[in-house]
Amino acid sequence: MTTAMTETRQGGTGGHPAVAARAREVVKAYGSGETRVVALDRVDVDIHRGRFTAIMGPSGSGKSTLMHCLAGLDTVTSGHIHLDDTEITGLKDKKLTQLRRDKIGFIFQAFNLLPTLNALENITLPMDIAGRKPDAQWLARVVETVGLAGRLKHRPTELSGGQQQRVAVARALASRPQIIFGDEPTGNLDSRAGAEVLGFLRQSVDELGQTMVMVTHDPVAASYADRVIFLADGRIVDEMANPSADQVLDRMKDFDARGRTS
Ligand SMILES: Nc1ncnc2c1ncn2[C@@H]1O[C@H](COP(=O)(O)OP(=O)(O)OP(=O)(O)O)[C@@H](O)[C@H]1O
Repeated sequence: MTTAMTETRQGGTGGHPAVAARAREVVKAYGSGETRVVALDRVDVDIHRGRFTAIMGPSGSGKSTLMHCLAGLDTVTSGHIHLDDTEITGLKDKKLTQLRRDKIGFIFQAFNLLPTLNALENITLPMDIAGRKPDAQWLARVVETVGLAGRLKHRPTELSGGQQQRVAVARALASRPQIIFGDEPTGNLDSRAGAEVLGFLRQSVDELGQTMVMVTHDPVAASYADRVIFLADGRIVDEMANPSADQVLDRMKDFDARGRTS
């Protein structure tokens, strides 16, 4: 069994550990027989509420699979995933879709903005679809935090890549989801724009109390996180608190030098 369950902070009420998402004994296998690939091999992990967690590891180690399983975008072969108090493994499609819509935010490498809508319309689109009214005060704060106040009327083509990703970050934050998952959210950006977006993700954790989980290949991106979880061959093999980019880089070089053992 591989484990990344460190001491969690206690929540404000009832002494519950501040865990936003929890995986227990999660196995994800693709295919069968000789072509069977075990992408996740009995993974246990607690994602801490109000913290920024990065998931790293060599290519093919299971990072995206773990994120997709935690976010209910993919089913598990066995094991259990809880988001907050809700076990999502075994939920019917409709319930799962509803839960994803109401409780989870996503930021992908491709910004996925609609070209015909302006920045503000893109930000509020998921809530419009869900028939929910945005909280005006919160929305103003989010827009302010990601530095888009002067750009709300612009369409995506009138924005830089960094600004487009800031719109995607604001869109994920706007509905105050319990947790936001990012899959290489700065993968398409140059280092300056990437640093800006990572700064906003960091700020949204520090100032808005957001819970953030990010898959990344980039040690500099991981250094913005409070904690890095390292995967190798579908197992959690290490973790690091308050990492520096150099520490993460050294750990990644270790994978290359010593093979994929902890
Ligand atoms: N749909 C699928 N069908 C079969 N095998 C899959 C599928 N998705 C992922 N895999 C396999 O599962 C393993 C983990 O894949 P995953 O994409 O989670 O890795 P990763 O760490 O995110 O990789 P990368 O850094 O290259 O994106 C790999 O061996 C991959 O080939």
